[in-house]
Amino acid sequence: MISILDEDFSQLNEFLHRLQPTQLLILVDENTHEYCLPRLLGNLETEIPFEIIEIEAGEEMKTLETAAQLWEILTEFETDRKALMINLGGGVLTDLGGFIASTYKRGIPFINIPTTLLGMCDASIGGKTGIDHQFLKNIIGTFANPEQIFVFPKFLETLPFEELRSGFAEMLKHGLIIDEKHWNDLISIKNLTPQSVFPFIETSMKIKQKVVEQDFTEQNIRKTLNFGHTIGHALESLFLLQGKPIMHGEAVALGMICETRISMLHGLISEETSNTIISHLRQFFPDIDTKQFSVEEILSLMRNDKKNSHGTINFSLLTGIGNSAYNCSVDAEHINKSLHYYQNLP
Ligand SMILES: NC(=O)c1ccc[n+]([C@@H]2O[C@H](COP(=O)([O-])OP(=O)(O)OC[C@H]3O[C@@H](n4cnc5c(N)ncnc54)[C@H](O)[C@@H]3O)[C@@H](O)[C@H]2O)c1
Ligand SMILES: O=C(O)C(=O)C[C@@H](O)[C@H](O)[C@H](O)COP(=O)(O)O
Ligand SMILES: [Zn+2]
Repeated sequence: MISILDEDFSQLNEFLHRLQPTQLLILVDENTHEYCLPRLLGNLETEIPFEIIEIEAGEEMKTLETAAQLWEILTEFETDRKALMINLGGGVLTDLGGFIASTYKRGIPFINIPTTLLGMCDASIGGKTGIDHQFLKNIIGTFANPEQIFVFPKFLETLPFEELRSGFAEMLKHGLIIDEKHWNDLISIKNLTPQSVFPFIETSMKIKQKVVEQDFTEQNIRKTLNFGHTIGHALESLFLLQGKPIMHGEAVALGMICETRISMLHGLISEETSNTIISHLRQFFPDIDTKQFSVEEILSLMRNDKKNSHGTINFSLLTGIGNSAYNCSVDAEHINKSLHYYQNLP
């Protein structure tokens, strides 16, 4: 269940009162500790003992090393199965925290309180938890739903613009794959701010929730939520490997441009539609220099994409604005062409 709330923490307090966990484990990163935790603690009305666990911020923390440290901390706290983990942060935090909670003692309950736009519209919903390994994105993980998701859009007030834009990429993706009106609403935004995006958060959350309800373990339609991610994840991994991470949403925007072009190369959309989509995406997202990576390097990461089967690289592609298909096998030539196209955009 998802609740979108203003400054009203009563639903969260009532939830804690009902659940009566033995202990609260509040997972934060350095930024959500500073910007979000005071608001949460200032509004919590509970006698339940709590511990605050802080990690450094960033994708580099979504690793087995951090996971091992967190499992160790829980054993030091003698955390039992009736404790509740509260993930207060963006997608890195909720992916990692959900993974820890779903594996520690074979699973303890957790809730997500997303504090980034990306977290609110995407990462906190749908139960994909995980960590990166050998620079492969989310390669180890579980499907595990939080008990509840509490969304306080006011947390966006302290979010840097680039992070807001990163979350906006996933919202645009929701429009492109499923809902033309949502796409049109989003591209009409002239000045991206928490206020301008606020009216559209709920639609994005609902789109994601509806897809996930139909296909929790990603056997079919959920794959459409991965549009932009086959190429996006490969490049995100390569930048991470270089020690120069790019934001997930930036990588997805780049991936969506290439994969829109592939949709056209496959005859699924017209060149005109492809150009329209790409020019809107480029209006929001600056181009990223990918010339430093060889196609072979990119392809080798894509060969580990979770949507693949029987040795083929499977993409989710667009069949129109607001329509998509999954399990589209794409060969190296088309992937290469799309990357070349991106690298040579005027
Ligand atoms: N599980 C899923 O379904 C899913 C969906 C999309 C993305 N993801 C994952 O989510 C991650 C990206 O998430 P993200 O973009 O939220 O990154 P993030 O969690 O790293 O947050 C981005 C930055 O914003 C800071 N921050 C968070 N809230 C803040 C606030 N209110 N004010 C100021 N600073 C704040 C963080 O400390 C961090 O530095 C990636 O690892 C991606 O793979 C998962
Ligand atoms: O929830 C999903 O399903 C998605 O694909 C949403 C994506 O935005 C998200 O980045 C997800 O973590 C990607 O999953 P992965 O299975 O490709 O690692
Ligand atoms: Zn994503």
